[in-house]
Amino acid sequence: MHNVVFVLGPPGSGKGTICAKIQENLNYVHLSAGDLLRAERQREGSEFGALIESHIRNGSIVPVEITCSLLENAMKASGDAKGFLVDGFPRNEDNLQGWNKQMNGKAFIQFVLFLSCPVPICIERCLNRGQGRTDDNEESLKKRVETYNQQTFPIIEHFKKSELAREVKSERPVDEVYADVVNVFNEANKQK
Ligand SMILES: Nc1ncnc2c1ncn2[C@@H]1O[C@H](COP(=O)(O)OP(=O)(O)OP(=O)(O)O)[C@@H](O)[C@H]1O
Ligand SMILES: Nc1ccn([C@H]2C[C@H](O)[C@@H](COP(=O)(O)O)O2)c(=O)n1
Ligand SMILES: [Mg+2]
Repeated sequence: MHNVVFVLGPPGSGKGTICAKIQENLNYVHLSAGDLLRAERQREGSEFGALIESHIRNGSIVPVEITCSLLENAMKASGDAKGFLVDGFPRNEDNLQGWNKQMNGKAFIQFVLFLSCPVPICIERCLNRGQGRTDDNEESLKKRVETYNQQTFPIIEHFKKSELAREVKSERPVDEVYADVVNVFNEANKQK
């Protein structure tokens, strides 16, 4: 059974940054759904490359069968770990239902880390990220934020209702955000 922490928040809220630090220090493996989709888009011979690129540019969500299989394969390929940080997933109802169907009995959701941050700050961060992402431009960001508000936030609300969500405000220096996130992980692992 895979131990999983979902990591959600608006684009640019710092999910990747915080997950990298958790992976380095707490023996969780970081799996970013966006990174896996970008790698699949680049993979020679992939039948999904064009479809993925179109969703990424439009800020819309790739069908779950593709994303969940990439996540499951990456989990299977990983060695021993305390758990997996599943970053940027589930992003909508289709993602959530597809995960429940495909991962039923194979994964345990430990909790959901919600990095909350005001959207204007998130947009500024993405525009200054400097990684050459095809979706870090004003037009794509507008759509990504719309998708976040309309489709992802309701999923976070769903996890809040089931008391799985742990919110950390990420409009602060990385070290402060990270210190609070570590406390969340320590609390969760104490209860196990
Ligand atoms: N707490 C912070 N304060 C200032 N800058 C930050 C903070 N956290 C992350 N950043 C910077 O903001 C940018 C976006 O961060 P990151 O890539 O971690 O966000 P993300 O949530 O993974 O975004 P996306 O959903 O678009 O993948 C990066 O340039 C990162 O260095
Ligand atoms: N569950 C997911 C995660 C990501 N995508 C696509 C659409 C996103 O805008 C893009 C980038 O994701 P990020 O790196 O910002 O987390 O990847 C998706 O369709 N489904
Ligand atoms: Mg990211």
